[in-house]
Amino acid sequence: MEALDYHAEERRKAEFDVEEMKIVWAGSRQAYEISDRVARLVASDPVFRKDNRTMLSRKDLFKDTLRKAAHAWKRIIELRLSEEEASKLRFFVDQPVFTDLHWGMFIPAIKGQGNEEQQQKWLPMAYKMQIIGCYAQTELGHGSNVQGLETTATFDPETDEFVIHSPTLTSSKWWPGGLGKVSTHALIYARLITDGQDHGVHGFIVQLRSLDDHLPLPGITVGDIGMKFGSGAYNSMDNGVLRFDHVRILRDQMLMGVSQVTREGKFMQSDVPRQLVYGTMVYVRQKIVADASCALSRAVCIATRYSVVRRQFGSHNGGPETQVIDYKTQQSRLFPLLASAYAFRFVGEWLKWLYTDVTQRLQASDFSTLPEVHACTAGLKSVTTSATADAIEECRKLCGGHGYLSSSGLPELFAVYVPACTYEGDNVVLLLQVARFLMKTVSQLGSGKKPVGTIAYMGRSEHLLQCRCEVERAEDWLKPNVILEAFEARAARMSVTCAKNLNNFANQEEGFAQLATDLAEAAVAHVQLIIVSKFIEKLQQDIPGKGVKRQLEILFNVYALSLLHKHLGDFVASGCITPKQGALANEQLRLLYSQVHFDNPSLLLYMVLLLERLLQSTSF
Ligand SMILES: CCCCCCCCCC/C=C\C/C=C/C(=O)SCCNC(=O)CCNC(=O)[C@H](O)C(C)(C)COP(=O)(O)OP(=O)(O)OC[C@H]1O[C@@H](n2cnc3c(N)ncnc32)[C@H](O)[C@@H]1OP(=O)(O)O
Ligand SMILES: Cc1cc2nc3c(=O)[nH]c(=O)nc-3n(C[C@H](O)[C@H](O)[C@H](O)COP(=O)(O)OP(=O)(O)OC[C@H]3O[C@@H](n4cnc5c(N)ncnc54)[C@H](O)[C@@H]3O)c2cc1C
Repeated sequence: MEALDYHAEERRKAEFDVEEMKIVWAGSRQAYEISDRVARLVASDPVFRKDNRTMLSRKDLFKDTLRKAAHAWKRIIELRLSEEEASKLRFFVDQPVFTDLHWGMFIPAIKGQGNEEQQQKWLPMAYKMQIIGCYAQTELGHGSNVQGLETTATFDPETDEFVIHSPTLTSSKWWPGGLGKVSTHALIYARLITDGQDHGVHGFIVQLRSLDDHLPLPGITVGDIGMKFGSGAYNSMDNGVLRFDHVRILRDQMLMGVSQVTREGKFMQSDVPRQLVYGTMVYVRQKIVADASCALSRAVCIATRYSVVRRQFGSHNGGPETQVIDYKTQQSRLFPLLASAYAFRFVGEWLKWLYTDVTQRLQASDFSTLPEVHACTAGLKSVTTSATADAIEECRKLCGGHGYLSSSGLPELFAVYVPACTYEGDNVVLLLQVARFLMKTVSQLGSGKKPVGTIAYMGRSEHLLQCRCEVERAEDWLKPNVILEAFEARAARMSVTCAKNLNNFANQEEGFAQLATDLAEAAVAHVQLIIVSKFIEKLQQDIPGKGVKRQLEILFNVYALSLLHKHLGDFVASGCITPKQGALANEQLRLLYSQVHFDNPSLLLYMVLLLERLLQSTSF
């Protein structure tokens, strides 16, 4: 059979309305149409070609990136693209670039932490890209420990200026994207010192390079930190190093939305939580969660198409060999990843809503949901990026030897994606933040304070700590309320056990250090519960299209039961389910795999592209 026939055969098996499924994936018909239109725009424009980038030298790759960034900007202006369209353009151009940091961190930081006057002064220039900014927080010595940053911003009352200085080698800013070559300005994080007193880390806008000749300004040492993991990949970004030698900036270049320094040098803390200084990270973590499903879906799409076309073993009487997609082992490795892509998509949509909600609350001086939003963004960023990075590597293996070729797209996807486990907060460090939030919640359970939102289930902990799962047959595992209760019981029990064990230590900090692994696992259980519960909420919505809801229900069950299988130790050890019930879940999972269908509209096109890319990549 030809590739085209396999294609037709698999399409025939798709028992759902593919067009409607695309709309569910995009979030709305309008979002789907925008995505489709922008995808075509990018695919038909030769400037945006990306088939050669793993073969370019770093210098040529960087030039190519600048060309694409300039061209993208030109198209955004010419076509008057909306913010949503421009963001889709970035997604389809698919090459890390300094503008990600300019639009994604520099501007949001000024919006979130600058006062009205500062926003009026800086944002118009930034929107027109008359200045280009980066987000310079991390230093050579400290990334995770933000309170440990060493760069100083000392107020000089005589001149009404701050003196920005890098006192040690380890205080050198290290990593900021866009800093190495492009940025004219940086949002730097430094210790604020007034009258000899240290007020902790705050944000300051500093000009780095001349707007006339782009040379570094006096007192500034700046450069690129060098090649990173993989060919092509993240090397399109100019991650940089930056040192200050007593650089003077005006007092109003300290972002004054959270705290202020007066003309007299008096430090004043507004009545907003100081954690708002970390607000840009919360914003970007939420974006990263939304992006995880995109990266994952790309990998899963490649591996699925390959698995349909690839045949290996099992030929009888000269007939065709078995499609590798039909092997149960291939299905048990691939389908949970497909299901995860949908799960991350839906939780990403919800997180976007949560972020919008907290932004509105903050504007009305309601800070009550901030700790929960921090825990959700940190936890979901950690769990979705770790799972996605692992999944891309699994997809590479699912494609056998071909997955290792650059032309499969998977090596570069992995190399570009994997730092997401580190940037915007190391994933383990972020899980420990979630654990702190959970321990605080458990400690307040008897206080009369009712847990709400994603921790509402803790309010039912009396029931969840002793409930018994009622599954007797494999099909009982198809009931969403049975799955939900098992995940709630596991999360509640793991948190409560950690909280009890913390009491065995002389002080909380020592307990946290010793129990960090258990705490991180409890955090994962809590975050997986959030993802499962948001998938269930999605399924409770009206979902049109023949067979679409049914297919999503199957994917939900695959997602939840494959997690249950993977973490069976947690579920059984905490007494939420019996080993027998665990075995029944696995039996149900096996049955579900044969119900997963997929559409494969451009399989032939894919094969042709693969061949073209193979020819190019071998012409060195
Ligand atoms: C065209 C548009 C494009 C858009 C694209 C966007 C995508 C762009 C992607 C670009 C790719 C890469 C860019 C990468 C950028 C970076 O990496 S920037 C640097 C990121 N760095 C980090 O994430 C550092 C991680 N560390 C931290 O966040 C904190 O230091 C840490 C949370 C670990 C702090 O720990 P502590 O020292 O214990 O905390 P402390 O500072 O004392 O705070 C205590 C208190 O505050 C709570 N807290 C902490 N963080 C937050 C927060 N963000 N929001 C709210 N509350 C927070 C914490 O839980 C404590 O609470 P408690 O109640 O007192 O326990
Ligand atoms: C591609 C890329 C782009 C980046 N872009 C930017 C940018 O634009 N701007 C910017 O400011 N920064 C940027 N960064 C820096 C990034 O934010 C930091 O690297 C990240 O926050 C991790 O900090 P670290 O490097 O200090 O890791 P470390 O904290 O040194 O981590 C090393 C190890 O220690 C562990 N660890 C650390 N603390 C603890 C703890 N308390 N408990 C248990 N384990 C712990 C970690 O889990 C990890 O395994 C970027 C980084 C990368 C890789």
